[in-house]
Order: sequence, then structure tokens, then C-alpha cells
Amino acid sequence: MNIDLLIDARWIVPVEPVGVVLENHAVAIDAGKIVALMPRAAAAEAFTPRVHRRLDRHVLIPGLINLHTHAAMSLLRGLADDLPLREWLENHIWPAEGRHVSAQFVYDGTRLAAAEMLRGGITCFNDMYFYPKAAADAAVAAGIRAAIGIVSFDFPTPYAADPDDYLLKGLAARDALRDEPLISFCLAPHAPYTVGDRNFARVLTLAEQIDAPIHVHIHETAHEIEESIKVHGVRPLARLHRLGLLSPGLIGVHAVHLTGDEIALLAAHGCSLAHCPTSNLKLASGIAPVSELLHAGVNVGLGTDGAASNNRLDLFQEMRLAALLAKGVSGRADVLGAHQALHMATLGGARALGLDAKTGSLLPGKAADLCAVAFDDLALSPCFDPVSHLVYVAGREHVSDVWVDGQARVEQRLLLGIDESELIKLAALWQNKICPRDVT
Ligand SMILES: CSC[C@H]1O[C@@H](n2cnc3c(O)ncnc32)[C@H](O)[C@@H]1O
Ligand SMILES: [Zn+2]
Repeated sequence: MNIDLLIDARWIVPVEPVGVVLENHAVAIDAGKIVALMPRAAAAEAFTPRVHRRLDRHVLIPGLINLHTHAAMSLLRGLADDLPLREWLENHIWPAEGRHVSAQFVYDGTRLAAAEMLRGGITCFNDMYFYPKAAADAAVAAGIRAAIGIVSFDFPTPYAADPDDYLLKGLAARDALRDEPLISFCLAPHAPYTVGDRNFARVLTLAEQIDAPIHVHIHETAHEIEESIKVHGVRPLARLHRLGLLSPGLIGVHAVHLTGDEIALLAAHGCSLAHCPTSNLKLASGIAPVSELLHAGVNVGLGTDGAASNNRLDLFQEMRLAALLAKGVSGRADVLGAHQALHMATLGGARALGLDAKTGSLLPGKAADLCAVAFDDLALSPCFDPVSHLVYVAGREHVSDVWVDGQARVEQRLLLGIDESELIKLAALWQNKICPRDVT
């Protein structure tokens, strides 16, 4: 059978079924989709590929899925460090966004972020930012899969005047991108402290009408919960429950501060969470109870959050940190092992986004969203267990090749179709515009 691409690899970790590691297998790809996974010799007999890649010292995994980011914020990376969330947002980030964020800012910032993510093995990101059409256009230009947020706040910004304006602009972006196979949309109300009940009700109605997930920051800080009790009489999660938002379509971001009852509530409603361990630590928000959430059956994916609070868009870092923190806080070395961390960074994210029929694991019929990690490094030698090394040793610098929808986007560590030096110059131009006025 003639096919587009055959990739031989020393190891393939399909993620589904859980725990499987295939040695000396090949993945056959045609028209952007995975056709088969089989032993190399059998694949060589069965297929005549147009392109045959031999990755003899590599592990091939599904492309990583960044379940929560604000991609364009890469242009604000390092602008305000070492601050807690409220001070960071109110005194630094929101003023800077008010002065600088435009469609061009979002297009340039998202291209910068997409390039960093692709080079680090990320093939899909879930975005929450202003000017979603510009973010989607940048994702398409970079060739990365993206779930784009139809954002909403109660207050006006240079992007939109009122809650209806936010939703109408988001819907217009969705309409403009409806034929783009790499782009899907989520409703993205910012947080319970910036979105009122009426606005949440509109978001829910719209999410049901267009069958899209709802992606919202929730229970990020202790202060958020105290304020909600003062203003609404209940904790934020109880408020979202009261408004009917808890469902398998809900992606809660952060969820650092949860009671046992709230964990059970999230599990009972089939909600997903985006765990962002680095951002939660850097903003001193706390540590999410991930082992308890997983134990209760909550679907958990991994997010970087924006580069202004992380300050990297690096899911290898998030996998390792998620695993280490879960062990450290539980006092149990056996919680959140390497396979579970990889599952969170791939299929967990795909399930949350409702994209698991398309991506997140290497099953025949799914899109060929793939990441090859080169184990040709003394730090990765010897290798008794490639999944252990992926999580506990490897870094994004070991990513050698990336495909999205069967298209090569990174080859032998080089981005294809993206001019890195142009992006670096563009970032410097934005830095000149933003500084020194915004540095306080
Ligand atoms: C509606 S656009 C997104 C909005 O969210 C802000 N933001 C970035 N990181 C966080 C975070 O960790 N918690 C809350 N809000 C965050 C971003 O600056 C945009 O204004
Ligand atoms: Zn965020």
C-alpha cells in the first residue's frame, strides 16, 4: 500500500492502551492520519512510503497538549516577576495589556509562542486571550493545532466593550475560521471574580448551542475563595455549580484550593482540570491536590499558563514538576508515576478539549500529531525505561522531530516554515515598545 510517511522508532509509546511501550515498531501515516502501528519489518513489507524516517535512537510519543495558556503573553515574558497573582495582574499585567494589546500584538505573540511550543514537542494548545481571530490566524500560520478561547470579562477592555461584545467578537472569529482543520473553539470566561452570574449564564447557553467546552480559571488563590464567600455567599465552585456550569464540558484551570467535597463534586460531574504547577508555584498560589483528583477519577491535563507567569512554555518541565510535587506533598513516592504524567500531558488534555477522537494518543484513525525525542545523549544513557526517562530526565531540548496532522513542523531540531530570527527581531521590537514605561 502506498502511504505518505513511515516512521521507524526504537520505542513508540502510544499512551493508549495505558502503559504500553512498543520496541522497534513503525507508525504508518497517510493523508495526515495514523494508518497502523506494527513491527518495523512487517511495516516495511506492508507499506511503500513516499518518505521513510528512521529514528533509531528515539522514542516516539503523541504530540503534547498544552491545556491552558495565554499564548500572546510571550511578549510579556519576564515583565513582572516574583509577585503574587493579584498584585501581578492588577498592578502590572492588566495595565500593560491595556496599553499594548492589539490584534497585531496577539498575532506576533502567538506566533512566538507557537514556535516555542512546537520546538518543545507541543502540537496543540488551549488558548485564552483577547483577539481570538489573531491568535487563530497565528496558529494556522505556524501549523499548530489550537483550541481558541472565546473570552469574556464583565468589564471593558480595548478589545471589547461589554459581555455581549466579547461573545460576538469570539463568534465572529469562530465563523471566520470554520474551515480550518487545526482550529476549534472553547468558551473562555476569565474567572469567577471577573465574570458575573448573567455573563456566566450567557456563556453556558452559547457553549451548549455551539457544543464547545468552557475553559475558566477557578480556585487559583485563597483570596479568590474568601472574596466569593463575601460577595456571593458561596465558594466559586459552588457558584458555578449553582449556575449549571459543572459538566464534562468544563475545564477548570488551576484548582489549587479544593476541599474533599469539591473534588468529589468535580468527579461526579465529569469535569476536567488543567494543572499548571509552575505558574501556581511562581505566583505563590499553592499546589493543586492532583493525586487526590486523579484518585477520585477527575480527568487532569497539564498547562503552562502564559509565559508571563511561568516563564516557559515547556510541558517536559510541567510533567516532571507535576510528578515530583504530587509525591512530595503526599509523602508517597508511588503517586503520579511517569506513565500518568505523560497521560496528563497528552490524552488528558485531548479528553478535556473533546478532541480525543482526533489526537492525544497514537491509535489508528487519529491525526498524526507526533513528537520524537532523541535519546542520543549521555544524560539519557543507559535507558531501562523510556517513559521514565521522558518524564524524569529528558527536556524539550531533546525533541528532534514534530508532526502536526502528518505535516513535519520540526525536523532534526529545526522549525520548518518558521523563521526563528525574524521572531526574535519581532520580540525585540515589542520589547522596545513595552519598556521602559511598563517596568515599575
Ligand atoms: C481574558 S484574556 C486572559 C486574561 O487572563 C490573564 N491571566 C493570565 N494568567 C492568569 C492567571 O494565572 N490567573 C488569572 N488571570 C490570568 C491575562 O493577563 C488576561 O488578562
Ligand atoms: Zn491562565
